[in-house]
Amino acid sequence: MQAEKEDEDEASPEEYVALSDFTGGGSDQRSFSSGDRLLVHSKPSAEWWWATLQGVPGYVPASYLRLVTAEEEEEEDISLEDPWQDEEYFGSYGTLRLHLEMLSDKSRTETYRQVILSNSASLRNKAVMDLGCGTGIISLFCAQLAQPSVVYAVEASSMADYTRQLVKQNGCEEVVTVLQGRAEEIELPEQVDVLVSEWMGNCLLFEFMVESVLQARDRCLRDGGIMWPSSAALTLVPCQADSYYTEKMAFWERPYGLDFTPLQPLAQQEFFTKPKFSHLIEPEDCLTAPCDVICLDMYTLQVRDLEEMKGQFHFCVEKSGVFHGFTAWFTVHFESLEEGGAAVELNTGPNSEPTHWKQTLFMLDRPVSVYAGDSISGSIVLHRNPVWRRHMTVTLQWNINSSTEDTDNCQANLFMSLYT
Ligand SMILES: NC(=[NH2+])NCCC[C@H]1O[C@@H](n2cnc3c(N)ncnc32)[C@H](O)[C@@H]1O
Repeated sequence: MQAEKEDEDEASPEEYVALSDFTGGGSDQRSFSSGDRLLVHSKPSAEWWWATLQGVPGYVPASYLRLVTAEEEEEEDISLEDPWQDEEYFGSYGTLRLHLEMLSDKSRTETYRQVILSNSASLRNKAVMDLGCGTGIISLFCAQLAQPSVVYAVEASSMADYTRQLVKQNGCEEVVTVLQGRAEEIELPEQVDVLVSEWMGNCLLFEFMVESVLQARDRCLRDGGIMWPSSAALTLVPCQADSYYTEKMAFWERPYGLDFTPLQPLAQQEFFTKPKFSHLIEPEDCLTAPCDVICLDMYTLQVRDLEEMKGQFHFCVEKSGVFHGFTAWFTVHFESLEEGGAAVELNTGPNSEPTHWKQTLFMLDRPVSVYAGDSISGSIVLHRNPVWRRHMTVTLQWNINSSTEDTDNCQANLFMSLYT
């Protein structure tokens, strides 16, 4: 949600340099080009700052900017850290915490097991690549439940050393070959028939591991080979989030009999200007039927498509309630290796078994009452961060067309731009 412009603070503005182009989405945003020098006057939120470029003011995304240090002033050389933050990223996967979380997610892990099991006959003598194998669980399922000719288990983090031990420990070293390295750089001895990976992040795309999968598809998958998942969809629904709203906003009304409401603008900034990951929405919180707003075909999707993905939506309010925000989740499908065979689905939405991804909640600045018969229509744009390549901005714009209000078209042109 756009941070409200605050009074210019007295401190003199700081000079920042733009690390990439930015095209403003809302009228109060300031576009700029890579290398531009901006003066930052205030920082109303961590994500959006108030700045001027050549004297023209507007909101700018903080993550696109870097403070100009005295040395850089001289060197005129703005060096970029690793835009993929790989050290931190693969470092986190070198420990057990995340692998334990993923392996403990029965819905996720059993789905991949089901995919292997239901395709075991067709996997006979096939070459498989398990991209980002982690502890190797999918590769071990392949070796245990089917008879592929080989499984190349590719893992960039230091976990690969342990994965080799697990493969040996479970008597699968004849079939499974663990290769440590980034999938984009690994040279496989042969093209594979099946590329399987568990690459999905929050809001489907966060981490952008999907880019690695697409590059591996183009380098390592033979023509006619199978992608697992074969397709993916991001789903959205307008929802109530009363307990979260109460916890973060209503709380300030009467804590211990005192009036703390002057803190509510701060609460809105701090809690409602970025998505809430690992939110668990109840089916009854949905105000309308959900809608798949972005659909990805893993055979045709191109890396360049990931820069900006757009979706439209039109929700019909089925029951009156309070519209606190939007909730997003994803579904992936695994097509059968057999002609006409049934696909396997992993749905991370509120009507399925909860997963470690749970759902993602985007809160409005302030809740809006909606009534049966109203409609909420608009668009969502996932804009990949041009600097930090594992991050994206989610921009939601919508109108509420109310059938009950006296004005036949109460517009609430709202704009929410949130960084994941
Ligand atoms: N579903 C997710 N969001 N993350 C779950 C899979 C992540 C696993 O893939 C590994 N991994 C991620 N990217 C790569 C890559 N390009 N090459 C090799 N391993 C990778 C990473 O080290 C971790 O073990």
